Amino acid sequence: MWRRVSSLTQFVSPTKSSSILNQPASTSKIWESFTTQKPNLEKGGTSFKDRIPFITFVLGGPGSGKGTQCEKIVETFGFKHLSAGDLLRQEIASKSEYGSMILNTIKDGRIVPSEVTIKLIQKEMESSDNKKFLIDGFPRCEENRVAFEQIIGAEPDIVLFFDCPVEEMVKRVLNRNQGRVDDNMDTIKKRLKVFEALNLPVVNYYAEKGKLHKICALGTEDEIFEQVWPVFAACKRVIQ
Ligand SMILES: Nc1ncnc2c1ncn2[C@@H]1O[C@H](COP(=O)(O)OP(=O)(O)O)[C@@H](O)[C@H]1O
Ligand SMILES: O=c1ccn([C@@H]2O[C@H](COP(=O)(O)OP(=O)(O)O)[C@@H](O)[C@H]2O)c(=O)[nH]1
Ligand SMILES: [Mg+2]
Repeated sequence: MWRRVSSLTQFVSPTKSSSILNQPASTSKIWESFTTQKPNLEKGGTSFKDRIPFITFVLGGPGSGKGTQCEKIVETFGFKHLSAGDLLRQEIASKSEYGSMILNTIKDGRIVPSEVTIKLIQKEMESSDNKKFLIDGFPRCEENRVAFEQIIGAEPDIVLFFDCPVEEMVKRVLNRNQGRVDDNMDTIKKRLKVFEALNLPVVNYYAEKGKLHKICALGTEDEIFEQVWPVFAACKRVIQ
């Protein structure tokens, strides 16, 4: 039986009052742009909701191997991979209205306001022909989770959690070599604090709902995928 995930090791000092854990309030401007564009879920016909999407949330700390395993899941089971972090980085690159806010938030290891991230995920879901989605790196906090349910009107069918020792996550992130603004020791420490304080409660929420599949994220990529494969192979809606 799944046990609750307790706190991380000594790597993360328990400074829960730290300002990085204070979530940015939704600015009225951002909120306005979302409330004027209501989700396209109630329309009849061929909206993605009519196609009953199969949603998997892929959770785990920074460097735990979420993106790497998502690639293998896509190859084997034909999912559409939506990395929340990649969608946010694309927003920065496209110099969109929220680009500089997103960049500063990522540099600081904090969480981008839910409505911004969910809008990007929603757009990808609605424009995809695929109905099987891997949502990688989201939700990162309870507020993200609740907002997704409210805006998208769906819950995940499966939640994968890549459980990785902190020392291994730090090593992998520092060696990732993708030129990311947040792959440095200072930001990693902040991200680990955010992961423990805000993301682990989401993991525990899904454990209690019986939706969580905990994967030991140590070992080779293939060894880890050996634990992932049976989770999807057992789902009729995935393999049909
Ligand atoms: N099982 C593994 N063993 C060693 N390194 C790995 C493993 N899986 C992924 N990596 C490497 O670790 C880094 C972080 O992996 P990534 O998939 O980007 O993690 P995440 O999306 O959880 O941050 C990448 O450089 C990746 O190549
Ligand atoms: O739903 C999300 C996903 C990502 N991020 C931000 O984007 C960064 C990088 O996320 P990503 O998932 O790419 O990092 P990974 O865990 O894969 O290293 C995070 O630290 C957050 O600052 C966010 O705010 N909301
Ligand atoms: Mg990733």
